Amino acid sequence: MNTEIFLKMENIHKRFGSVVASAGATLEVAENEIHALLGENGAGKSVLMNILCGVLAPNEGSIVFKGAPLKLGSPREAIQHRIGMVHQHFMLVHNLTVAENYMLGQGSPLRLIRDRSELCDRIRALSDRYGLDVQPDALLEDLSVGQQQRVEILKVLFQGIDVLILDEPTAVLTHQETDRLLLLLRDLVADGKTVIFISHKLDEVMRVSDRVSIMRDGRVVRTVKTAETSPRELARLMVGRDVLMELPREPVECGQVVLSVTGLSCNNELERPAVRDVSFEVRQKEIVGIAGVSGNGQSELALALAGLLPAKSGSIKLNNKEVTGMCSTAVRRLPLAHIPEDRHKMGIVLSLSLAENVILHRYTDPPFATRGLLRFGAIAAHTRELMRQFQVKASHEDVAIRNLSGGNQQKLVVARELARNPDLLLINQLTRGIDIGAIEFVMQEVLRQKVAGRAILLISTELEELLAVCDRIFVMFGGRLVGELPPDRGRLEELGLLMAGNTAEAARLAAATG
Ligand SMILES: Nc1ncnc2c1ncn2[C@@H]1O[C@H](COP(=O)(O)OP(=O)(O)OP(=O)(O)O)[C@@H](O)[C@H]1O
Repeated sequence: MNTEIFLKMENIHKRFGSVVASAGATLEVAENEIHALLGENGAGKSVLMNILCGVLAPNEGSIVFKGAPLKLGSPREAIQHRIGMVHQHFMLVHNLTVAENYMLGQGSPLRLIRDRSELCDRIRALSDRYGLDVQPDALLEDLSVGQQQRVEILKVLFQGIDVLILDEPTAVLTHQETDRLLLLLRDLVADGKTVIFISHKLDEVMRVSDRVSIMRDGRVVRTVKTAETSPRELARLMVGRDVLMELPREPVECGQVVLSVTGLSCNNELERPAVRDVSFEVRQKEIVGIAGVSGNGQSELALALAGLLPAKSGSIKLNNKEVTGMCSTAVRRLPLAHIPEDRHKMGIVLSLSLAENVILHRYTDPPFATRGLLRFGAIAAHTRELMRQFQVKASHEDVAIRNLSGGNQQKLVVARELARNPDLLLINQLTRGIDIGAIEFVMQEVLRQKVAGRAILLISTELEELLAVCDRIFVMFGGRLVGELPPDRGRLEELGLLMAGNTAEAARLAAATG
């Protein structure tokens, strides 16, 4: 019997100043398995994996790989040992082609790969082997997020790895792209590779992994076989209590119209039509959802409503007042809060502290400023209160927000925007990157905001999120609103057909089921 340890990280400690990210984590991964890593935001998953791929050096602890001690000084050394990682934020250069990206960091590309066409042939061959559909001459900036991810995965495979680590790979993928990725992970394992992936999505973990390790407070607290566990047990192991999968909702009477959108059309950044003749209303005490596969105009709709993308035609009214054409600074003064889809591009400034990010749009408002002077005490107290309520894990309100885990950054953005007490809450992807316990809390908060009288527009690619809180759900396809449904699980099939643009079949199904 071969008793050689394949991969073991033992008693790993990692500190950043006073912050303990790894507190003696021990993780054992078997050869040729898909091993999922779960845990609350800030539990230390990314840090542990960054140690395994040579990005971070541990303060203490050891790694054994294929029976021998492994000491890594850089990601390049990890690749030499056949361990590679695909990070949450891709490390690709957008204005280069796929092949050019693959040449980067390979030393002298001309010497390594003398013939460019040979490189392209090798990329094509590997892409065909795994059905990845990666074209070596494609420009990165022309590719969808899902395609870019396949380029990134292929790049790591191209370097000849045995262990592939993925950090929340499905967070930004459509459902179809997710299905495709999960199949790919299985193919890789069939081909002799070992996969470790970080996820917050329990259904995916249950579908694809062989074993699951759960991290809490910088340690691995349990490793279980997927076939012997359940989503409920995993949630409990992660959060330390039962998580409500269904939220209690009381019926509430809607009030006046807060947001009224009529015949709105706008182009995307490339000046192509993205939102086409969209009309809808959102009332006080109402949560209206917009479902759809990403890339169907939802992002542009959110940007137009936030004053960040000009309308080509149509009108947007807030509290019966025309706001179409207002600049983003003027829109920001309106009673409107915005949780953007991409927190790094729009929600936060990574180099600023938590406190500075909290007052980003309000630094001239009382109580944060009086007579042009910032009131640091009031700012710090407000930030600490938000951190307490939303359990944002950070050592201090003065640390740069870039040092927070992804989920904790998102929680701070959600906390900041909800605290503005707006008339309209515009949310695009509420729960992206946050753990299941925090999702429950954030969704309950949104429901509380509704009962308190807010009008809420919730754009999401997560149907479960929409079904849990919305009063009505519109489906967006090809820039248009193609249907409106109640949040009824019995009509999931119809919802799916509309999301795929199959309106005729959806209408037939609706008629057949009465
Ligand atoms: N460069 C850094 N400087 C200071 N603290 C850091 C740094 N990187 C990570 N941390 C801290 O280490 C802890 C663990 O972070 P990590 O990113 O591993 O969490 P995670 O489990 O991946 O969370 P999430 O699910 O939110 O992505 C967090 O408290 C985070 O703030």
